[in-house]
Amino acid sequence: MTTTDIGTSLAQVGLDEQADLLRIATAGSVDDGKSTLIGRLLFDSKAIFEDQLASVEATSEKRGDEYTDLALLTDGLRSEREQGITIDVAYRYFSTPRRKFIIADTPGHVQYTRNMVTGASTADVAIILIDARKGVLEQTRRHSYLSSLLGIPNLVVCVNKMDLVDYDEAVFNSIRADFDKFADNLSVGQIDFVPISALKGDNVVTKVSDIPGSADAMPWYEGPTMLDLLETIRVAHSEADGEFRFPVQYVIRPQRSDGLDHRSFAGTIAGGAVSEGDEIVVLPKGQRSAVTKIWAPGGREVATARAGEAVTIAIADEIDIVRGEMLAHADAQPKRGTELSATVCWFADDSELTAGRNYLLKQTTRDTRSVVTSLDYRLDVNTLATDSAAETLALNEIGRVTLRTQSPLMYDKYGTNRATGAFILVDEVTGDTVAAGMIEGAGETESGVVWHAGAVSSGDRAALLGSDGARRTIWLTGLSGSGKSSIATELEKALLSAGHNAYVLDGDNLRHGLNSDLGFSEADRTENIRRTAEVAALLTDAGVVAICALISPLESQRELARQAHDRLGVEFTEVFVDTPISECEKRDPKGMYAKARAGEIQNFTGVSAPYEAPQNPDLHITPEVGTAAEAAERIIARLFSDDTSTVI
Ligand SMILES: Nc1ncnc2c1ncn2[C@@H]1O[C@H](COP(=O)(O)OS(=O)(=O)O)[C@@H](OP(=O)(O)O)[C@H]1O
Ligand SMILES: Nc1ncnc2c1ncn2[C@@H]1O[C@H](COP(=O)(O)OP(=O)(O)O)[C@@H](O)[C@H]1O
Repeated sequence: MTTTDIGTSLAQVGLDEQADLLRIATAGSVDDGKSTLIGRLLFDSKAIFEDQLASVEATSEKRGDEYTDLALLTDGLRSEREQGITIDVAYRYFSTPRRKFIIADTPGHVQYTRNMVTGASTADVAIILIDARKGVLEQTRRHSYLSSLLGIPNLVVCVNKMDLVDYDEAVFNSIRADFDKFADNLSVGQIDFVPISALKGDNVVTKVSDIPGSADAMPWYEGPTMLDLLETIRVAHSEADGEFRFPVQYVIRPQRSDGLDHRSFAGTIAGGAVSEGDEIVVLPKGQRSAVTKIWAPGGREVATARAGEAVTIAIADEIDIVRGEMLAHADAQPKRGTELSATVCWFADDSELTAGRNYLLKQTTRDTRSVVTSLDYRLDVNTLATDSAAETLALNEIGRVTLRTQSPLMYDKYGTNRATGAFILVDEVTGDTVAAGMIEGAGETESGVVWHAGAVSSGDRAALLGSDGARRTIWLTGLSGSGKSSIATELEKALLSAGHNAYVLDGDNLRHGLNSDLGFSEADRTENIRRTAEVAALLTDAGVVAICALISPLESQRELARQAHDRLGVEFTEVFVDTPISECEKRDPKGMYAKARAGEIQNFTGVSAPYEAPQNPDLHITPEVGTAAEAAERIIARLFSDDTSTVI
């Protein structure tokens, strides 16, 4: 069942999804009485529908049970009854006058860890169930570790079946002490303990002192019932309290009477809040604007909207924004990058995670190709021990990996924001979801792959080779036919004549070798640009002026190229060859525009694929510049002078 389904179901039972809603994950083994506990919660809080109760009571009478077997209310899946285990994630929702609840009844068995990761990943509270006769088991630790790993802020530890240990306070205290021993490794906000009997209802909804037959059973416990706790727990929604994050789900382009399309952007706020007038930044482009309008579902205009709300946002400037991009407050942006360190749980039962494999990565509304560059360790969720020798992750196993993505992600650490800090990996061939991941941070600093400084530092090399402004990459971007290659050639000639070692990296040429495996999809172009930028940065660091001539159509791709240079501490000069498409089509030396117009070439930049003109290039070559040689001459003159103007 998806979140949307839950939302629909809530509406069916008159629950407003956005009201004070507490998401609960129940984890515990089949025998701990989990299903009975949920049945008791639903039954005692009067959330059971009459028809369901009648059939359950009839079944219990038929079996001669002393108490109605409330587990039957929640073991809805036939196979649960047959196997006596919870196989999938069953969602139950109920409300009391004080709060609304969704319970994700997640599996207890280790072979269904992936279901727990799925069902519990948005929970506010995890109910950890312990059979008073058995005490803390390995699965108790596993459920608690997983709840902590999933960032669930609150744990309610229910010591169940107290009636079977004569409500012995010493048993309860011993179990609590055992739990506290390993709880130090948990990163949860609050842990509460409640002694209960789900079968008899003691302390679930009704205080044990108010239950006939148990009234004086636990005089030593004066704490709240489980329901009291669930109704009053203050959930630290890190997302709601965090920074504004708005992954764009889709772009709305209503035609106005003036024929202009004033776009607005729809999605669900993944963090923080946004108000009309807020200054925002469009990521990863980096362009800024301001929020002009916010509409709630149904078209109601609102001044402010918060995490979890589905809204449509309009901004002041006409910026080309597409699905998968993100709006954030300009002064509180998410991290951006292509190297991630993440904890993943492997879901596939017919394959294993191995380093070097490519996967489609889906994070918020963004999809990008990715590769697992290393499996850093496998985690034992029963003990939290790590195995750094592990080379694979099999079904339900959890480990720490380093990933590289083709397009930059805008993310937060999972512990900061479970929406922007989470992703799934999808098999590119089958389309199956093979893993769920939680971002821990930027990869290069945590993946164990460290940069080995050479014998000569970059600065020393500059001194040795002389760095009179030439040690930089000159990155020429522009439409096909704009003149990039011609200018690059002239630049190389002029720099070499002036005694500077220079080398052209031309997109066309590199596609015959280094990038021969790449096409012209956005992901492939991003990879093309990433690889070329990494090579250019190394060349420049070695003292060669790298002159790159690639269309590099998107701001985010050019940002990726700049980041590769920033990381090495070498100069990156973005030169926008601003030749209008009309002129490029007139030139059309390879006849590609004509073919693109005729539909013989797909995804052709400027015709059937976007080109985002640089907003703030370091140098802007206008059409008036004249020949390629003149352009090259002016670029060099500008780079070797103190003149900081950008237009040439
Ligand atoms: N679909 C499509 N779109 C754009 N260009 C195409 C395409 N198919 C082939 N070509 C030829 O490939 C050259 C662009 O390669 P680049 O590596 O510079 O492009 S990119 O930076 O990866 O977008 C470009 O060469 P230049 O004209 O020198 O720019 C094109 O002639
Ligand atoms: N400044 C210019 N004025 C007129 N034509 C030019 C100029 N620069 C390049 N050209 C011509 O335009 C065509 C495309 O140039 P090229 O450098 O290959 O562009 P790109 O590398 O951007 O595709 C070539 O035929 C080239 O001779």
